[in-house]
Amino acid sequence: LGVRSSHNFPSVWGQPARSLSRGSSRMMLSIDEEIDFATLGETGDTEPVGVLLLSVGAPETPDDVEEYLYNVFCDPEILTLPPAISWLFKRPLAWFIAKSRARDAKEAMKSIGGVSPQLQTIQAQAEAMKDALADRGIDGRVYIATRYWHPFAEEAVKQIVADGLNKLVIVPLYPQFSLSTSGSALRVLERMLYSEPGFPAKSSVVPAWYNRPGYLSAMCELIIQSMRTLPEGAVARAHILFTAQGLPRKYVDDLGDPYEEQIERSVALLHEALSAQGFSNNHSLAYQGQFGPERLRWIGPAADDEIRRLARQGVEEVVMVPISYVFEHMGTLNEMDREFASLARSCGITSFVRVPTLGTNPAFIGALATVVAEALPDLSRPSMQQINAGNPVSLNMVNEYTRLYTKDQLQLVPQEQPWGFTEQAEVVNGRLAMAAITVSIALSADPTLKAVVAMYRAARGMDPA
Ligand SMILES: C=CC1=C(C)c2cc3[nH]c(cc4nc(cc5[nH]c(cc1n2)c(C)c5CCC(=O)O)C(CCC(=O)O)=C4C)c(C)c3C=C
Ligand SMILES: [Fe+2]
Repeated sequence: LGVRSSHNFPSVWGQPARSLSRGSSRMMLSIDEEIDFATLGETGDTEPVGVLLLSVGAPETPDDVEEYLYNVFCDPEILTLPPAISWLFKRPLAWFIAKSRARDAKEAMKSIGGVSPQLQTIQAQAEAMKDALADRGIDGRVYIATRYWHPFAEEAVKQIVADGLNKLVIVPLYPQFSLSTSGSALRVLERMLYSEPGFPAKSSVVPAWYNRPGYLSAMCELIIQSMRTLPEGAVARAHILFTAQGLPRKYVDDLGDPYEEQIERSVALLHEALSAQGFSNNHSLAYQGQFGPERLRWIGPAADDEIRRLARQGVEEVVMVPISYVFEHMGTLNEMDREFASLARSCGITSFVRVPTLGTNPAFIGALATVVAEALPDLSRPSMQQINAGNPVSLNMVNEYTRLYTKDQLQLVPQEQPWGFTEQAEVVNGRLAMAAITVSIALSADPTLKAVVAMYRAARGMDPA
């Protein structure tokens, strides 16, 4: 990279961010620390670097909703069935849930104007990232992959391979890691690492970046801007309600998903940063987006319950801060701006302000570009492909790889085929249904067939009935 650049983060803390962390702080940087980009990459290396931004994606129009939801519920990270029945029931069940949820989701989408802004924002973020990387002396080629809609990972990786890139940094667009979002998308990419010839030989992932100074200071700036829209006397009284996407508790309890802990750390870091700026308001954390009959078995409290609780306590001004999203989508535009805003009004909360998501905020995009720059030294580690090619590695590396790449994870899972939505799939499903009906009618009516079945069953020692 060979470029020396000092990046000045706006100082929102009087102390290094490191001391704000509750647990391991290996990833944290002091806000006052000067980043020396020359030591981050390989000096003199002008090779282009691929940057792959990951997100779950969104249906673009209401017509896409059913197929999108089908893709969501086909994801084993979202809907997990016992392996013995999964192969038979997974797709019909995903299809059934998608069908039954589609009406509400379509309505929600229509209520925000019939289009999701998500992909457009991510495209703008990718463009801005390219420039921010260039500012850091990195020739970055930025790609987008979304888990449940176009562009799928397969499309992005095909393009990366076609562009002949040798280096790739993967950055999920979720500040906090969850198995259900970043984890699911990374699993798909991991399979492609082994199955896709030409997958960049050197790749690295930044699973979470909620604690990066640039991200935190950009969030602080947005929160403070929103607070200042309140009537002057109300600013100090306002309650800051941090909200994050909800998660069924079993992810945390049974699978060790670090999401809840990272969300709590994010809130602690943001509160510290805001306090350092003179905004030490009362605050709390709640989760949104729960659905299904098991609402109580999600991490909590639920945002709507929290709004009611605040109102009962006499809180009149609420500033709601979405901390798990960096782009507007249905959860912000519909659930927060419509449902929560109207609930707050009906409970007697007089001022309800929702902080916008970061989008292409320059400080935030700069922070993401720094995340990429910091990942570059990791790219010099040997990849699995190099190990497979017989190159020597350190013992430490062996331990790491054997821990991360178990036999189970190497299993290749074919891409889901649509079930029940495309024209072709409808034809296949229709034919299968017709065949099933024909066979059952034939079996109950045709004496020849009945005799054949009886003979077959007798030959196999089965009950002739
Ligand atoms: C059990 C199901 C789900 C879990 C767990 C989950 C976690 C999770 N999701 C996001 C962010 C987004 N999810 C989005 C859509 C979406 N997610 C689920 C289910 C789970 N998500 C469904 C069924 C859907 C479809 C839409 C809906 O019915 O709500 C989206 C896109 C929304 C849009 O723009 O339209 C985002 C973004 C996070 C961060 C997360 C982690 C805990
Ligand atoms: Fe989701």
